[in-house]
Amino acid sequence: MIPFRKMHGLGNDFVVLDARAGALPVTPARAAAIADRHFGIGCDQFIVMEPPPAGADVFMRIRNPDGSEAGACGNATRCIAALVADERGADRVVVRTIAGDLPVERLPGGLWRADMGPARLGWREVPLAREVDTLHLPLALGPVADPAACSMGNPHATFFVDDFDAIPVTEIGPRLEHDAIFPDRANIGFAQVLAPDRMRLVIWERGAGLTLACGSGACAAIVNAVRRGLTGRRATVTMPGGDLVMEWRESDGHVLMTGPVATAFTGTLDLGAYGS
Ligand SMILES: N[C@@H](CCC[C@H](N)C(=O)O)C(=O)O
Repeated sequence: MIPFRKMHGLGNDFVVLDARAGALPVTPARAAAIADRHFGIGCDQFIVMEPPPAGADVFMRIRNPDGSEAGACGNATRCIAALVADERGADRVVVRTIAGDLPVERLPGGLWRADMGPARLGWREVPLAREVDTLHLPLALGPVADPAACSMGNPHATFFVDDFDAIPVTEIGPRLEHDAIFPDRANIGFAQVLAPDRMRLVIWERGAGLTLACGSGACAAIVNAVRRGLTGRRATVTMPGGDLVMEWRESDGHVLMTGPVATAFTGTLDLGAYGS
């Protein structure tokens, strides 16, 4: 039996395994089976903590419920950073993912601020299937059109809409995620700007579907909103699970994300019960 921890950031929930002391036989199929909400524990992402490479405090591997691996997960970054920082009595740790190093610091009030790194704006970086302006993708479906795209270590497209509540997210989200313009698929955000420092956002996540919050999606939304001249560089992003305070820093183009972390419960699981 292997101990696990169920954590979440604004309801974006994770099963977390600790493989720092020794490798665990976690296959994409097992991760998917454990993430299943009916036949497994259930989660939006399956996270494995691996031994810290030089220059970082932990390596975080991220899998979606469909078994695919992701380069970024903003909400899990805060959760894993908080776990490691609490273990060490530290206020600042560096989380490494396959996409890079993410420094995270403890703030008062149970909040954590993650430096999610630079937004990548080139069409090859997103990636897109062909050379197009990432600020205006030639993509439309139903009531939405003309998204902006960027990468936060994972691919995002943000549609800006006037009537947030009229968007049939679960109907158009999967079709947009799989559009041919996204060779690696994409996380699809629908944002309504309410003020220069405030927006609502809902995300259809690649490999996971509709989630209550998506940290990297909030990063992409502020970046794309600023590029479109819709908000200032600091804004509160309200998602169904709650708020993240976002900043796209002018000095270096890094995106800073501030929000809470939570542990829902801990338990043990039998990996062998979830296939091979
Ligand atoms: N929930 C995450 C993003 C998780 C990965 C995403 N579904 C992908 O495949 O890129 C977040 O908080 O950023």
